[in-house]
Amino acid sequence: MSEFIPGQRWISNTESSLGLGLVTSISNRRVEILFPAVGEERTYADDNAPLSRVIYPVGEHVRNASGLKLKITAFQELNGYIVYQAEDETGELSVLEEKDLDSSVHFSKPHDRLFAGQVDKLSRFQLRVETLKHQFTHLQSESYGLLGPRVQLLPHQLYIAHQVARRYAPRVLLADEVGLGKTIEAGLVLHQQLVSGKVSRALIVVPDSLIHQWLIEMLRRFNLRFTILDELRCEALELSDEGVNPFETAQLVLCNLSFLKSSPERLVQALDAGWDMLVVDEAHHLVWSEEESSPEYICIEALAREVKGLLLLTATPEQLGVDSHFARLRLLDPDRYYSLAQFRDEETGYQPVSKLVEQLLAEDAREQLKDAPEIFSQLGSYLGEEVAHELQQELENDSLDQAITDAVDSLLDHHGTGRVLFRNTRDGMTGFPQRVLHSYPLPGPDFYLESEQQLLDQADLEERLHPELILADRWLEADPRVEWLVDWLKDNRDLKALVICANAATAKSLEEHLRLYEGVRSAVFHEGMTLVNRDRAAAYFADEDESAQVLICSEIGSEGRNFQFASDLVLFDLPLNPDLLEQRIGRLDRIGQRNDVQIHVPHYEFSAQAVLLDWFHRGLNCFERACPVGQVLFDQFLEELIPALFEEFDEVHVEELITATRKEADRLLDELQQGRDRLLELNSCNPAKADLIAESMEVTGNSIELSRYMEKMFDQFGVEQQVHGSNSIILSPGDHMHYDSLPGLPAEGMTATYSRTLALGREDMQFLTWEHPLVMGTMDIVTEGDFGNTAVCSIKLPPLKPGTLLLESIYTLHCAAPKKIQIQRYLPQTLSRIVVDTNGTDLSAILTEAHINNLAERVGRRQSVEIVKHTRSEISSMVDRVEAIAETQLPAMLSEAQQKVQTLLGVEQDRLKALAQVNPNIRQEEIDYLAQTRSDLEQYLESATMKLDAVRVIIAT
Ligand SMILES: Nc1ncnc2c1ncn2[C@@H]1O[C@H](COP(=O)(O)OP(=O)(O)OP(=O)(O)O)[C@@H](O)[C@H]1O
Repeated sequence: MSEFIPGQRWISNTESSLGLGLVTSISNRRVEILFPAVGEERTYADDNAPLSRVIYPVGEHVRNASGLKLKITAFQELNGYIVYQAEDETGELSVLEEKDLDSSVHFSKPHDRLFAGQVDKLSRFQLRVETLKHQFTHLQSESYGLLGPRVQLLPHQLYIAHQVARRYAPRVLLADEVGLGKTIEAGLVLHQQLVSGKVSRALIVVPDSLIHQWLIEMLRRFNLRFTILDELRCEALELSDEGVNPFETAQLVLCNLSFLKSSPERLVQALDAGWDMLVVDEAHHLVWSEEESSPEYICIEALAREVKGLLLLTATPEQLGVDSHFARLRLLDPDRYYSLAQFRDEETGYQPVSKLVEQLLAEDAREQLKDAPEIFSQLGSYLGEEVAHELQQELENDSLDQAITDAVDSLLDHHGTGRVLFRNTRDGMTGFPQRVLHSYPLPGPDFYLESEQQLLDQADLEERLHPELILADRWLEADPRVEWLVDWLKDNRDLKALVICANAATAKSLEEHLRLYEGVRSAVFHEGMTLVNRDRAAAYFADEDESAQVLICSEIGSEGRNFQFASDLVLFDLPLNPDLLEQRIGRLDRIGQRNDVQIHVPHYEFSAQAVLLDWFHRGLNCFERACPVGQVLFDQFLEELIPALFEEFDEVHVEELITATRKEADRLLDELQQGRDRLLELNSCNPAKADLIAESMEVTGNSIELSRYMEKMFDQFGVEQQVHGSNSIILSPGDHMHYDSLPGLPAEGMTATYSRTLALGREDMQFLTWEHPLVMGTMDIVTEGDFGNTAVCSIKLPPLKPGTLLLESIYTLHCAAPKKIQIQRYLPQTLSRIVVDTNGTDLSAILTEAHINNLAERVGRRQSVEIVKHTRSEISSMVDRVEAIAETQLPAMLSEAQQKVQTLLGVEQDRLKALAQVNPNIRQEEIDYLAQTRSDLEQYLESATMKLDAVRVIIAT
């Protein structure tokens, strides 16, 4: 290393962003360097400072401290200090001392860095190239944006996420049956849209009781950190920053619907905050009729008009009738769903399409098609004569199966409802546990039946279904369900039970009784409690060690919450509405439930509860299976059901009602299966495609490849890595970290795993995937900065004479475009590698990357700098040569990119246009967006250039 002299200019090898350093003092074997461009100072030991001397050669263009552009014409060294002679643009000569050079230079081009003596380690160069390749593969993969979440790869969810996430500003209703993972589906879509830059601001609106569950689910599973806004938090924000719109203080906001609904000013602020995506959970609360909209509906309708992307979640889309179902679809696309009457008509029109699809999917489709040629004419009426004719041509060919699959896809596309509505049911899936009903008829309290008979006679429906209301203060002693529950809990101490009853007061006093008088470990969960206390109760119930045996919930606990770690559900009373019953059962019958769900219903014999239980069980069969037509049957039979709940137990009447209900249920289920629901089911998950997506995720998500790669990255970045368990590691910032902090790596370190299986069970561990912030962040540091973009190595390769100089260059197709347009998806191959010798001969094909990597030997830093210094002019001409070669590659690469745009977008655009003619679910906005994106992409591509990303000087020995 040269000696330091005050005034000399040096550059840091590890922190080149500091710009040009100026030696300010040397004392006690230490050198002080000021970096004027950033106003920072560094002190180094003078014998091993990570610095390179900067001396500009004649001909170089520089700037002086006042920014004047000058060209070096000569220089002189005075005791180690350089004085340049320079010429300005008018040709006037002046003296430029090196201390007066512009300090804000940044040697961004790899060869500039190389000439400034900044030679990186060989391993860094290799890692840079590897990183570019990984980034490229990941960006182009089908599963981009879906890999990172800590979720099981469940085909029905992946399919929906894949279908929806690729769209521009998706607006859909996610209506899977209770507990099949709508939250997860919404999270997957959101995560994909955020990662790809299509969305940067999102608002989630949920019922009060689900705020924390969403907060935690988004953080633990998706690494998405939401900010909860409520009145208190908004006021605090406004206090600290007057005039601020609290909704603009965070990118990801979670709030509850009642908060927005009850405050017009807050709603206005939310409307003004410019969201890209709105997610509304439990959307069946948004009640609407042609005559009147509920305040909740009005609130979400206003937001839905403002925000481009909209995900509505409900397990029971038709709980409040067809009108309300229509109302939610109307939120998604008001132009499409403008007439309720027309919507009703459409609903009946799905049957013939569904029948046709069924025939095509039948195992003996070939025979059916041969025997019933009218199928072709039907197909022709839906998809056009040409398609029908083509299928007919295939009848004798092996390719018939594929042609049928294509025809079914087109039918679903053209005439299904799937673009806006997704619904998966348990019936369409395997592996779900059974639900088993245990009914406990109990003799009613004596005075309830006899001495105070008039109490019962006067009781309204509410009281009949919740007899504790009739018993009033005496209920805990008198109600046989209480005694039954106490006994059951005592007999089954090793079981956890979730008890649901309708009223908060009942839940409260029942829990108090169990805890204080019966010594049962219990917790309560009702709407009168604060959110924190509700979460605390749920956590006490969930705890593996010191936990409550029983959690008593009012109806509020029956929505959205996850209690699948328990398998016993006690329905202390029954809700009148079968969809509410399904919500209750869905707390346990959810993904993740490992055992059969045991549903216990204690009730008074010969009472309204007994009749309702019987009607639900034998009429609707909705305890042991989810009943998709429950709501319709409820509407249809309500008028007969209510008197049956009032009359003295009239067995004949009840039996008739149950028989009629059963008959109608069978008919409706059959109809649904042949009509819209069958189409919906097919639309909501195409198992073959879903499996392909899952497979692609297995391949791109390869954890062995990632862990090997990250091991090298951690090494280079100075992150310490210790083995923790067989599949987990502890990562912590090391003493020699090259950056003060790395994204996604907390100062105190973290435990992490690459294994999805382990990550699912151990939420305390970070799940490292190609989409984890630490992985993506460090990759960005590498590719966006100059990490490893220069190297010098030697190789021994007999045909090459010792001393032969080669230059290996890495080019990327560079195209500046906004992230959301995802231009990388269309670029053909982002890496081009060109190797030349000093004669300019292109040796890229002979000296492959693997070849050089195998033979490459490290050259020490000092020697590397010397080599570069002495061969600067040869390297310069080789750089000119590779630039010229790269230039010739540009047109072919561009045309490949343009072709890809045409294939991916052009085809999709044509498809949507054709679809829009027959399927009104296609929004014009989507077609316009595709056209706009396509023309934007073509325009950006025109300005694409080949960018020299890294160079490696190779010297033969
Ligand atoms: N892919 C998955 N991997 C791991 N856990 C999952 C997955 N999908 C769903 N779960 C778990 O299953 C449970 C049900 O999922 P979720 O809450 O998303 O269902 P839902 O359809 O929204 O239910 P509800 O209708 O009750 O609102 C949750 O505990 C969730 O964490």
